[in-house]
Amino acid sequence: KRHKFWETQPVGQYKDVGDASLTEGPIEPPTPLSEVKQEPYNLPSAYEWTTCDMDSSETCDEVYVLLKNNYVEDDENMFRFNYSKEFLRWALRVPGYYRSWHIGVRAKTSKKLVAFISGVPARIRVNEEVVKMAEINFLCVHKKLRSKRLAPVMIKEVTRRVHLENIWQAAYTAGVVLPTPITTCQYWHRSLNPKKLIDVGFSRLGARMTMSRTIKLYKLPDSPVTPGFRKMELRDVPAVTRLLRNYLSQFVVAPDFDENDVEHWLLPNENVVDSFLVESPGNHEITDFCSFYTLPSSILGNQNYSTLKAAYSYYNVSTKTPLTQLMNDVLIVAKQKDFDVFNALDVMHNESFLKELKFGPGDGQLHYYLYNYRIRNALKPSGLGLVLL
Ligand SMILES: COc1cccc(CC(=N)NC(=O)c2cccnc2OC2CCNCC2)c1
Repeated sequence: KRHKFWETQPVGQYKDVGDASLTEGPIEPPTPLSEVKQEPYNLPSAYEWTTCDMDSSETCDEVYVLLKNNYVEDDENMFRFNYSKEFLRWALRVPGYYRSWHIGVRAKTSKKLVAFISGVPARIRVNEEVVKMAEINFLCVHKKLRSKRLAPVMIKEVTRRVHLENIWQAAYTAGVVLPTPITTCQYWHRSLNPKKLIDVGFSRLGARMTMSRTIKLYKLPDSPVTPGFRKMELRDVPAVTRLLRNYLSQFVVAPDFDENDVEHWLLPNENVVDSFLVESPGNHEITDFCSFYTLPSSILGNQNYSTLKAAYSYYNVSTKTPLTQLMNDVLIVAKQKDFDVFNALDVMHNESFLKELKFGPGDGQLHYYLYNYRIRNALKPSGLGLVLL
């Protein structure tokens, strides 16, 4: 499929794949700040740019409602992501964020928010290079304004505003194939509430399986089995940062988290992110860590249920407890917290526990992209240490 817009951008092009002469690093050099376009790109005349101040509960609510009604759906249009307001505030007001990167589009007459795109700053390591990047997310155009070519101009506008802050690279994911993924991940689901998942059509009853047999298959203990397994607390930030930095150093692409980042991204935040660790009962050493974020989905067109409560695997580190046992404890806690399903990508070492813990493969793929940065060797999902929201 031709990518009219993406063929004009500094991203890996299909023709470059396998060209050993191309080195790893930026595709284009930075532009002198004086040469960066100072004024916003032009929108169709009926629309205007707006900066979404997520501190404002009113604006945060507008972004929430736009995404709730118009953001990503699964391939069969049965579910739509329903990020909560507190999740959006967490995802957008990150250490060192720029409010100008929270970009909305309003209809001039009604002032209705009809589109959104966001960027947040992140330090991402690619092999040995730590690169300042923008993580781009939540690109959403109202269903009624699709194919008005708004997305390309919104991508150019967020790129312009990122350039104004002297940042020249970005990271993003998509369910669609664009030029050119750095890797392509499979997603997997572990049923926690199989009856509801089958009722809403997320899962199907297995062949020769009864409902009661299925419920029994996915049953979990009432509480975690690992001694010293507990919720993360503020006092654990230094130790978790050390543990996580060391663990992530083995992957080709991974965030370069410092204590400030760990405090924001991994400290428990109710209904947003949950994190646990294993503290050795003897010497109080923190040997393992696990976390998941909360991303419900609206269930489109089901009489009995309106929301699918889903947990998404985030960052997990095992140095003493076997990863499979650690992740089983995470499933136990997620079930305790009434999640219906636990989702994971086949990134990092996740593949080692997926089958044993009864995850089933999802019906789609998630592609990861870098903007204006070429990676020398193709990456397997197991080489990726970056989880985006
Ligand atoms: C169950 O409700 C859904 C509602 C909308 C889309 C999908 C399928 C899908 N596209 N899933 C994922 O992208 C996915 C599956 C497993 C883990 N992380 C994921 O995506 C994350 C990361 C990228 N941004 C969205 C959330 C499912």
